[in-house]
Amino acid sequence: MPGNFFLVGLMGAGKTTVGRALARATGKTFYDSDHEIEARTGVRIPTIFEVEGETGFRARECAVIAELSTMSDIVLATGGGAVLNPDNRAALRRGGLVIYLRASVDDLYMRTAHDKNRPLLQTANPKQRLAELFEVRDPLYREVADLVVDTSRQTVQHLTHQLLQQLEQKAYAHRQA
Ligand SMILES: Nc1ncnc2c1ncn2[C@@H]1O[C@H](COP(=O)(O)OP(=O)(O)OP(=O)(O)O)[C@@H](O)[C@H]1O
Ligand SMILES: O=C(O)C1=C[C@@H](O)[C@@H](O)[C@H](O)C1
Ligand SMILES: [Mg+2]
Repeated sequence: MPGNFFLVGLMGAGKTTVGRALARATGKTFYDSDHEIEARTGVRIPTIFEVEGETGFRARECAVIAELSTMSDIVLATGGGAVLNPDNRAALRRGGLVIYLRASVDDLYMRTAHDKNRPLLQTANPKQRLAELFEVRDPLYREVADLVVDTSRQTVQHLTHQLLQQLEQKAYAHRQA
């Protein structure tokens, strides 16, 4: 299958995990905008938030997405907040097929509860925060997505298999059109 696949969704949706598996299965190169920012700055994301604030992090994220979205034959796991910026949404829509990995707030909470590397969830009530983020962002993920995949109660292996089938169907329909 030619082209780029861009994964969007909230923290814990599985963008990094499923993205890696999808890249392996399709032979595409895997990128993760969060990892790219960490590699370029040499520090972890919480440190960027501490030193430059969320605004500084978002500027770095925008630059990385502008660059990666013009590459060829990649799978890109985007940061959970990338869709907040209209320039990022336009770049993703322009550069490839966008897949929204959707999960319930309960599942997102379970998958992120053990991890201290997400500054926006370092609050007294991270589940409430996830619910608020879901409210604001779900419409944006839907706006930008070509494909919406429900990840609740599904293994990474099953999700990858299902995604591959749907992507092949889409590619086939496109060839027939
Ligand atoms: N479908 C799934 N079922 C169960 N656990 C999952 C599933 N998808 C991901 N996970 C687990 O949830 C955790 C978070 O996944 P991952 O880091 O891939 O999310 P993410 O969408 O990249 O989040 P972020 O936006 O914060 O980078 C990981 O421990 C991963 O193994
Ligand atoms: O949802 C968000 O806004 C974020 C998600 C992570 O992927 C990181 O990009 C960062 O922690 C911010
Ligand atoms: Mg990730």
